[in-house]
Parts: sequence; structure tokens; C-alpha cells
Amino acid sequence: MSRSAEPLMSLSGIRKVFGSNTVLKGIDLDLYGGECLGLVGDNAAGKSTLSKVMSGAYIPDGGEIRLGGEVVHIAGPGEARRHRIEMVYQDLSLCDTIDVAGNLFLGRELSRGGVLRKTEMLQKGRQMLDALDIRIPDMRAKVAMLSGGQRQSIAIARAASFAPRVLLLDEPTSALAVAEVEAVLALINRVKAQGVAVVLVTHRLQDLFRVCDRIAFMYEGNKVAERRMEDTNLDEIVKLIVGGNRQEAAALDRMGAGS
Ligand SMILES: Nc1ncnc2c1ncn2[C@@H]1O[C@H](COP(=O)(O)OP(=O)(O)OP(=O)(O)O)[C@@H](O)[C@H]1O
Repeated sequence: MSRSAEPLMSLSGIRKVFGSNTVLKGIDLDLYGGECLGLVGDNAAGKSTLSKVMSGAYIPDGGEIRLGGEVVHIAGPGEARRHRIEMVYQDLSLCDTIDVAGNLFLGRELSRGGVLRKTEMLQKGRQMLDALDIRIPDMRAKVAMLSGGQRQSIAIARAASFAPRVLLLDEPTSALAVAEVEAVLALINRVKAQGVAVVLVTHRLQDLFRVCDRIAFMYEGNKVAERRMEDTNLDEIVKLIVGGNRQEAAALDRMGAGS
């Protein structure tokens, strides 16, 4: 699937300040449906903060967010969900002591008259996993018993079941074994193929080439470069992450974006 003609989500001039620390210094970024954007940068560059602004976990101190061209104020994660923006955090927010189906319906359990409709949750849960070709044999298995890759897949399937237009993934493969990384990357590609705008925050540069169409580079709170995958290579990516684009970052700061 090719990317949407217009951005699904556009950020312009996004700023975030914590005390005396300006963590985001005026970020412009467009997200397109059917495209995966890699968000990379050294530690403390501002990647997680920017993701949290997009997911409603943080309210920006400046700038504008547009969804489908309309300016929106995302006042919290609940509102982000209403706007069909989902984020899967590194801790996955799963409940270890309940089963796969229970986790897929966490917080929106199917019930009637106060009684859980477990059979229906098992069936619908299975459909959710099948739709993304996720293979987990036992829907009744406690999530604590599953592998890291299976847990990550469940968290992504749960997010995907809200029919997001934007899906933010924070380091989804960082703790996984090789085969599991493959499965999760394949899953990301399937979600992308459904027309979702996927954002992948990662330090694993090899993953970028497997799922991303474009990369945005963060450096000390600025977006210092963007590259389409076909126009870059590992060398350049490493340089842009480690050094930022120092001249460009300095210029942005001089222009006042860094204040
Ligand atoms: N809630 C907060 N309160 C104060 N400072 C914060 C908060 N969240 C993040 N920061 C600061 O913002 C800066 C950017 O952090 P952020 O987590 O966004 O970076 P990152 O690029 O995701 O880094 P990493 O790759 O290490 O996770 C850091 O200096 C961090 O200490």
C-alpha cells in the first residue's frame, strides 16, 4: 500500500518544557497513513517525549497538532484514543495474571448483567489475533507465561483493535530474541499495510530498514534531519544520530527554535 496523499497527523512547532529544560524545541513532523516513520536519536534526544505528546500523555507547551487537517488539542490518552491514536509503551501495560483474551479486552471486558462473556471474548480475541496473523495457540494462557515477542504482539493487537490511524511503538523489539524480532517486524508491516501511520521509536538501526519508509532524526530536542529509506544508508544514519546535524541544530537554536 502506498502512503496516504495527505498527512493523517501533522505537528508544527511542538515545544515541551520540563522546568528549565526545553526538551522539544519546535518540532515539525508529518505522519502519513500506510507509512512507518522511524524516530531515532541519541539518549535524551526527546523521542519518548515527542511520542508522549502525540499520544496525549504530555500536553505540549507550544505548537499545533492537526489530525486530518483539523487542529486538535489532545488533553489526555483517552482523548487520543477517541482521535484514534494509540501508543504501545515499553512496559506493554499488560496484566500478567490474566489470560490472552482478558488482556486483549482489558478495560473493555465483554459482560452482560455483570457477568463476563468469556466465550465471546475468547472468540473475538482469536479473531483479533487472526486478523494480524498472530499465532498464539492458547487464548487462555496467562500472559506471564508467554514469550516477550508474544507479549509484544498481544499489546500491538490490542492497540490495533481500536482501529487507530496513528500507532506509536516505543522500542518494540529492544528486549526480544532474534526470531521474535522478525515476528514483531512482520506484524508492524501488516499493521502498516492496513493504512495506519506507524511511528517506531528505536535504537535498533537494522529494524529501520525492515519496516520504515522514512526516518526522522532527533538531536537535543530538535528534529535535525529526515530521510527516506531509499536515500540513506547505515553510515549516514549513525552519523546523524551520534553527531546530530550539528550545524543544522545550531542554526535552529540561533533562529530561536531552541528557546
Ligand atoms: N517527566 C519528565 N520530567 C522532567 N524531565 C523529563 C521528563 N521526561 C523526560 N524528561 C527529560 O527530557 C529529555 C528527553 O527525554 P526523552 O525520554 O524524551 O528522550 P529519548 O530520546 O526518548 O531518550 P532515550 O532513548 O534514552 O529513551 C531528557 O533530558 C529527560 O531527562
